[in-house]
Amino acid sequence: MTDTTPDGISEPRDPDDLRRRAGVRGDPDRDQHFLVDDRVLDRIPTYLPEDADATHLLEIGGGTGALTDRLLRVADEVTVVERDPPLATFLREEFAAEIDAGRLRVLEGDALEVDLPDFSASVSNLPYGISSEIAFRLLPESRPLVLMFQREFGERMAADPGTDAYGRLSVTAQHYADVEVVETVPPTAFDPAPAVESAIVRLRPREPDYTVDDEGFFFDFVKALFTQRRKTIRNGIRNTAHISGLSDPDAVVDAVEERNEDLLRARAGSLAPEAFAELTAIADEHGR
Ligand SMILES: C[S@@+](CC[C@H](N)C(=O)[O-])C[C@H]1O[C@@H](n2cnc3c(N)ncnc32)[C@H](O)[C@@H]1O
Repeated sequence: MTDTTPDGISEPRDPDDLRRRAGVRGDPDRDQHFLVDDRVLDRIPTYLPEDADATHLLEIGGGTGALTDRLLRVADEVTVVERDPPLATFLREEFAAEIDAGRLRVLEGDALEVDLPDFSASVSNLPYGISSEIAFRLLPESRPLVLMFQREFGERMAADPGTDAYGRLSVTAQHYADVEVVETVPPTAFDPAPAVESAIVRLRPREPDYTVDDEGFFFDFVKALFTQRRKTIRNGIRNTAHISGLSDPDAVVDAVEERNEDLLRARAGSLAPEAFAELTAIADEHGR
């Protein structure tokens, strides 16, 4: 099924040929936007960090296998998850040789529910309907990730404090990893074309440079404070106890006032993640 150059190196499978052989058009209602731009497909695996372990790559949403083919060229082993039964069947047929060689496994099912293998990194053009859930399923695994998202979502993940895009998503994603948008991709790179631009995002796992004792509370508190992003932290703490779960928000305000009064005058949109961690520690001690 692959073309071979004169020096014997096989060319990557052509995305249009793959779609023709699969006999599918792509259904946007099922999050099916296939990448058809060879240059983008060729670049995606190169965004893995140089020191990334590519022995076992995980791909979420295999589609007709255009990216799967590229991943097999850089990995020892690939596991691809695909929910659509006809597409999973096509992948098994198209890549029968790679499956027989033990280099590819096709997991048919919902990526939010299947048991994921112990992967060394993930490279995926994600189904946008599950971007957030799948990102936060993968991030705690502490593996390098190269993921295609809707552009706005990717930019929010990577945003710095003080910018319009900075919010709860930035703080929670950057809790796990350094996040950067490495390429924006126009709708024309896909067929069918999505309504919006896309972005390829690289996430390098690392420990945060602060500690939180209770991650669940940290995330709830950050979520609560960003519902009032234009209010001062003083008002944010007081107004959002129903979201953060604080039983005594006034005691938290008093304790923050004693330790670091500037924090009370700040607004959520300008606070760095470590400032949220400091607030969380005080809230944990005085207001729960
Ligand atoms: C944006 S397409 C990408 C396809 C292919 N990797 C490419 O780049 O052309 C996303 C793929 O994810 C599949 N998909 C949608 N929801 C899914 C889910 N919950 N779990 C696993 N796969 C899913 C779709 O059927 C589709 O093939």
